[in-house]
Formats: sequence, C-alpha cells, structure tokens
Amino acid sequence: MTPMMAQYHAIKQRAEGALLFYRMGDFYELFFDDAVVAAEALDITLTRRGKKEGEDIPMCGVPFHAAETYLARLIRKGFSVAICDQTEDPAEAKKRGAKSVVARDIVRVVTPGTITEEELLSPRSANYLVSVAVLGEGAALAAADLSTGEIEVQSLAPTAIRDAVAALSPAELLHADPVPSAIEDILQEADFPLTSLPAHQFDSRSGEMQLCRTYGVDTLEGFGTFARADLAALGALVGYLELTQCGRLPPLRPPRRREASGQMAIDAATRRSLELTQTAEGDRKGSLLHAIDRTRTAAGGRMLAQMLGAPLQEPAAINERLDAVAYFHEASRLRGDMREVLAESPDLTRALSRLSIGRTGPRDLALVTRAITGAAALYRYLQETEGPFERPAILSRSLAALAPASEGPVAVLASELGRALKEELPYLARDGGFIAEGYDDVLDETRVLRQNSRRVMTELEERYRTLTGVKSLKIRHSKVLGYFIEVTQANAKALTDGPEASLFRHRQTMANAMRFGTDELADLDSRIAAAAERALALELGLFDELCEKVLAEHDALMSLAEAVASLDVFSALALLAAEEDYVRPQIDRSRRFEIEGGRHPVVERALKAGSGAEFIPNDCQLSEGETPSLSIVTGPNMAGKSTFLRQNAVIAILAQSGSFVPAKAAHIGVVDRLFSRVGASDNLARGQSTFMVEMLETAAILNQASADSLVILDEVGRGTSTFDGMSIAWAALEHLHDRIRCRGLFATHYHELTSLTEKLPRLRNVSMAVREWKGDVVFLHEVRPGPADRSYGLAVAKLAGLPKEVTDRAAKVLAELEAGNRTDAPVLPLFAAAEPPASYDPPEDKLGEALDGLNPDELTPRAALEALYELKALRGRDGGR
Ligand SMILES: Nc1ncnc2c1ncn2[C@@H]1O[C@H](COP(=O)(O)OP(=O)(O)OP(=O)(O)O)[C@@H](O)[C@H]1O
Repeated sequence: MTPMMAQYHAIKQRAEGALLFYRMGDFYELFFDDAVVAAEALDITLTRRGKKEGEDIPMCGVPFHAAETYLARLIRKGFSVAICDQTEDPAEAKKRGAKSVVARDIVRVVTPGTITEEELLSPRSANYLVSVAVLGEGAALAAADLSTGEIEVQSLAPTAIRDAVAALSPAELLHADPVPSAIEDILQEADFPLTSLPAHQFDSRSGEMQLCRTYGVDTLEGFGTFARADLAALGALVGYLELTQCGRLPPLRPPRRREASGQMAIDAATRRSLELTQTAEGDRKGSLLHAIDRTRTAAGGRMLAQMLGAPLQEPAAINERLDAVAYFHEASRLRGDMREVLAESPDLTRALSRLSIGRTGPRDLALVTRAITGAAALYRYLQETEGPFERPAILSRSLAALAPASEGPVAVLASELGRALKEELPYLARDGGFIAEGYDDVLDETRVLRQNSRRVMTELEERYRTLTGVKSLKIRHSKVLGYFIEVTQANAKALTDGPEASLFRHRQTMANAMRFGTDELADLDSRIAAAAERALALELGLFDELCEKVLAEHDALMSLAEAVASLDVFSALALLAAEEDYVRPQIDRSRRFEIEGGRHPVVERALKAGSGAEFIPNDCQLSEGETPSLSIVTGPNMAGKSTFLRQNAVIAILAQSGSFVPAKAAHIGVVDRLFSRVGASDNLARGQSTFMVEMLETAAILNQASADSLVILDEVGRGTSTFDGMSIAWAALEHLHDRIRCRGLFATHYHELTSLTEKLPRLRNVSMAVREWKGDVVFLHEVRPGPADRSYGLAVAKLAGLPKEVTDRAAKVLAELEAGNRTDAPVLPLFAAAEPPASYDPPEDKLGEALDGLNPDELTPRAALEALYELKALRGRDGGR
C-alpha cells in the first residue's frame, strides 16, 4: 500500500458511516465503496486509481470549488459526508522528504441534521437533529437546530415518542445501538435519516459530564432539573454535534424544556391526515401552512410552522396571541409599513450561527447591519404609531427586545459595521477588498501605494520615454514577471545601446517585442505586492475583530431576531385574516364547539385557483351549551364530507395556535387532544392491512381521548366486511358518547348508524345536501340537519365515467337488493349475539359524577384527602368502574 493509501485508510476508519471526501489538490476524491455509492448518487464518472491486492481501486472526485453543490445533493439523499482536508502546506511535507504525504484530517462531518450552510438549508423550516433516549419507564427527546443554536429537551413516556418525533419532523434522528424495543417500530417507519450511536453514548452520567463540558459549567442546576433520560438524550446529542463539527460548535443556548403539557396533543396520524405542514406527498405546497403563510421573513416562516405544529392549550396564552393579531388586524396602515420593512429583513439567526462557527464572510456582517437597521425601523413604527387599542403584551415584549436596535451597543455596532464595510462585498473574507476607505488609517495608508501605483507607473513610463526617446514604450504587468517595460523589437536598441543602457535589464524576448526591467520597477513591484499582502492581512484582522464585536452582542441580537420573527408572524396572520375574511375565535375553558360558516383554507384556495368555484361555508355544532356532542355525517362520496370533517379540525388548530379562523364566528373550548383519521390507505407501505392500521388507530383514540378532546373519524371500519365494519363503528361511537363524552365528528357510509341518534341523546345526524337533476346528482356542499336519504353511489359512479352497461346493471342489482332488504332487515352479527338492549341506558358512572362534583381550587388539603378516600371507596363499590 502506498503511504497515501495508508493515510486514507486510517482516516476512513474514523469517518465511521460517512462518505469520505479526501482532499487531493483541487479535488475531493472518493475511493472504494464510497466512490461506487457517490458516483451513482451524484451521477458522475467512476474511474480507478492504482490497485489493492491486484484489484482496481474505484475512484471518483468532485472539484473543490463546486463541492458544496455535490455535498448538498448527497445530504438531500440522506448521506453523511466527512470532509478531509490538508492540514499543512504541501511545502512542509516536501521538507520531510520527497515521498512524504501531506498531513490530512477530518475537519468536519456533514450530516443531514448538522448542516449550517445557507445553500443546504431550507430557509423556512427548522433543521432538527433529534436524539431519543429510552431508560426503563422514562424517555426523552432532545432536539437541536445547529443553524440557530437552539436546543430543547422534553421528557415523555415511551408511548408518546412517536407523536413527539412526528411533531419535530427531524432532519436526522440519533438512537442507541442496540435499539431500545420501545422505538423499534418508529425507526422502521421513519422517512428521515437515522444514525445509530453506541449505547454508552446514551449513558446519563456521562451525558451530564458532556453537557457540563460543552456549556463550561460545573453543574447543570442553573439550567433547571433534568431526569436521567433527559441527560442521556441531551448528552448524546451534544456529543454528536461536537464530533461532527470537530470541536467548532456554535454557542448553544442552554437546553429549553418543551412543555408538551401546555400543547394540544396531535398524534402523527392526525398530522398526516390534516396535511398541516406538508401534504401526503411531502410537499409544502398544498399544506395548511402553505395556504395560510403570509410571513415575509424566513425566521417568521419557521416560527409560524412551529406555532402551527404545536397549538396551545392555555386560553390566556392563546388570547395573548390573538390580541396581537387583532392589533395588527385593525392597524392596517402600521401593518403595511412594517411589512415593507420585514420584506427586506434578512435571516439574522442563521447568520449569527454561521458567524459563531467561523463559516462566514463579509456578507454576513453586512447582513447583521441590515438586520439591525430594519429592527430599528420596526421599533420606530411600533413605538410611534398610535394603535387601535392598548398595545398587547406580546407586542410590548417585542418592542422591548427591539429597543437596542435604536440605541446602545447594538445600535453602535450597526453604525460601526456600516462604516467598516463597502457596498459591494466578496463572498469570502480572504478575497479582500471589503473594508471601506476611511475606516482604518493603517489600512488606508497601505492601500494608498496600491491605489497610487497606476499614477506612479504613468509618471515612470513618461520618464523612461523621455530617457530613451521611445514614444511607444509601455510599462505593463504580468503575473510571472511583475512590472516590466515593453518596447517593439525595432525600438529595443534605444534601451540596450542607448546612453542609459545600464539602467535596463533584458528580461524576455517576444515575437515582436522586448521586455526589460529596472531596479526601480522591481523595487516598486515588491513594495506594491507587499502592500497588497499587508492590506489583506489587515483586512482579515479587522474582519475577525468585527466578528467578535458582533458575537459580543450575540444574545441581544438573538432576542432582536426573535422579536422581528414574531412581528412578522402576527402581522402576517392579521393580513391573512383581512385578506381571507377570518374571524377572531372565542377561546375559553368551556367544552363548546360552535362554528358558524366555517371554511377549509386549502380547499377554498384550490377552488379559487382552479374552477373559480365558491367554497360553501358550513356550520358545525359539537356541543349543546356546555355539554359536548357528536355528529354523524352522511352523504354520497364527493359531496364534501372529508372537507367538512377536516375543516373543523383545522379551525381548532388554527384557533389554538393563535390565528383567526376561516369562519363567520367560532367559539371553542380548548381541545386537549385532537384526533383525525381520514383514510388510512397510505399506510399500506408499512406492511399492515388497511383494516389493521385503522383498528390500531381507532384503538389509540378510544384509549387516549378525554372529555376535552376533539375526535374526527372518517369511515371507520371501511376496510372490512360490511357487518364487521359497521359493528365496530357502532361500538366505537357508543364508547365515545358514553364513556369519553368528547366532541366528535363521524363520517360514515353505514346508513344504519344514523338510527343511533334515537338511543344516544348527545348524537346528531347531519348530511351533505344533494340535488338530483335529470337522473344526475348535483353536490351542493351544504351540511344540513338530518341523515342522508340514500347513498347516490351509482350517480357518482356515472359521474366518474363508469361504462353505461355497468351502471345500468348496477341499478338493477341495487333495486333487487333493496327489495330483498325491505322484507329482511339486516342483523348485525356482533350485536345479534350480544342482544343490545332495545332502550339503551348508559351505565351509571358514580365515580365520574363524584369527580365532576369536586373543585380542587376550593378544597383545603384536609378536604382533598377526605375526598380522595371517598373516591377510593366508590371505586371499590363500583367494581373497578
Ligand atoms: N364546502 C364546499 N364548497 C365547495 N366545494 C366543496 C366543498 N366541500 C367539498 N367541495 C368540493 O368537493 C370535492 C370533494 O370533497 P370531499 O373529498 O370532501 O368529498 P367526500 O364526501 O369526503 O368524498 P369521499 O367520501 O369520496 O371521500 C372537493 O375536492 C371540493 O372540490
């Protein structure tokens, strides 16, 4: 093996699972399997270089200058790449002997979850590296966004991991190897890159030490209290960040605790079915987020996505947000002014992260300046405009965070950066020429010589012309020769044989010209070169100083960036409300769900863009006074059931995220958990039958929903034989009605279910209105009280273009079946066996009633203890009910 290959193998071993980009001259080369994989993924030529054990060594390479593009493609495909650079000057290596290899080392491992480059990141979504730790009964998720320096942790039960992971939608997930059994399934169905780390990296004790090391503290007490699983997840996460960044970590903010308890719980299946932030196909376009996003900054876009992904539960917190939206809703002039500033506001958060890891350039400094001046303008608008009502708390907080942009060190920083930087800036600091004239005296002096060189040269040229009498004599410059004198062959004699011949040294003979040098020129040349070098060194020094000055204000700038994002979000939501005619929802702790004239933002938008058809608004009432109720929705396919179901879930999410809602009026008692199941067919890839998936999901709902939940089910039991499916749907409805007593919407094709309203007092029937016209159906998309009279399946089949023979024949079969059914009413096998009581009485729930009668806020500790004894006793009597 050649010494270079030996070095390659030693380094490759340390790269673990990553592809190794091995720097050779102007290329990053890949060898062996890496080359085969990368050539295929990048669609580049696979060549060979040398042999190992008689076999050709496969190789492919990407040019150093274009490496980022290739890197981006590999990362997008889920690969990790270890960048191995030369760590010494090749000249140094030569000194050790002609055959010695240039020292190289991995300088960074680029993985999907640890990228910071603008080119690799999507500006409007967070890029989360997530680690999951399971320790016995406890589990934790830690998540970091390296591009913003944010890091957070949440403790949860192992059963809650799936939904929490879905909420974060990770760019990369870290887990222990061997895989804890609690997460085996989650990993199996993951559609994001997974990285396994040896189990010892998930050790809570060493995790704690790792965190203390990273944050430079002796104890973590100042950051709050952490469970063992938290420490394990955080420790593994931070350890991995350090490993991949090879020690160059941005200043991470102390881990923040994500309080899942304050949020509306939305499980993974619900997120998928409602297409909150992406469609089933994984596109942003067509998602709810896309339909409502009017933000103008990338950070605002990320904040909105975060809010929509984690709606709140606390009415006070929700109303605080709604106040901010209402403020901008009314103050349309202020909103317009601010949004013009926002449109020009750059992504300060990500620039700060790049600055702190040194992956930055002069343009990021200019970006900081623009961000601060923009923030100052926002501050002025907000401060000086008299609003429609007293400034809401959120906006007052933003105002306070923006204040430093107009005075104090941050404002000083902006003006200093403004003075320091030129208008046109190079991408890299090492290209030089970015510090403005007049900022630094020494630099200016150094530059004078270079700037004057043109004048000095013209003077010199004139002098040499007089001396030699050659009018066409020129002073020119080339990379190889530096400055030189050029005359035509014919004129050369004047220099070689003239009176001043001793002055001129012959340097080069060209076809038509002769080139000469003089001591003066050589001297000037080296002074100019030295000055340029010195100027660059000075500029680089100033660049570092400026970066340090920016980082000294890191925390203030981060708060500034957050305030700008928040103003963007609330003014964007206000604009949305104004443009799309949304209304402020009334939010409280009741169990009401009353929507008047609700609409679906995405379907409405699609209709507008497509046929231009009007969206028909529909009411939805899932409560009677304070008591929750359920609705069964019937009607033919294509009549708009799914849309109606989803729109109400979406309205609840929007409202609790702090947005106005697409409706005429809305009164919603906060929803603690939202379940939505609309079609389960897309899970077939998991290798489970549609029916099995549906049952698993229905089980999850029936086990987890509470009286504060909102449950939306579309055609449960569809994937099995009619009677089985109907029986299950029937029993599930009863359970939701009697035991859980939640709010819910239930779409079904089983018309038999509509008769359940006779037995279940808090169940209603609604249906999608349809008109028949000359044998064809016309969908009115209107929700009306009462069940649908029949299913119109045949009419829809006709609409879909089924051959006429088939629909005619089907009509005959249907008529026969219906005739048969009339004499022979269907018996549901499940209930036929169980003989359901004719008049249905919900079982008595003494324990529940006793609980309902307690108000913890009014109890003394002693009374509480007594109440607890009573409840225990009741449970004993109830036989466990
Ligand atoms: N309220 C509405 N106003 C106007 N058009 C609507 C409305 N609701 C639905 N539509 C239109 O009808 C189409 C079908 O709606 P949707 O998918 O909700 O029907 P469905 O009854 O659930 O059908 P299926 O039972 O086959 O799933 C939508 O794509 C939309 O174009």
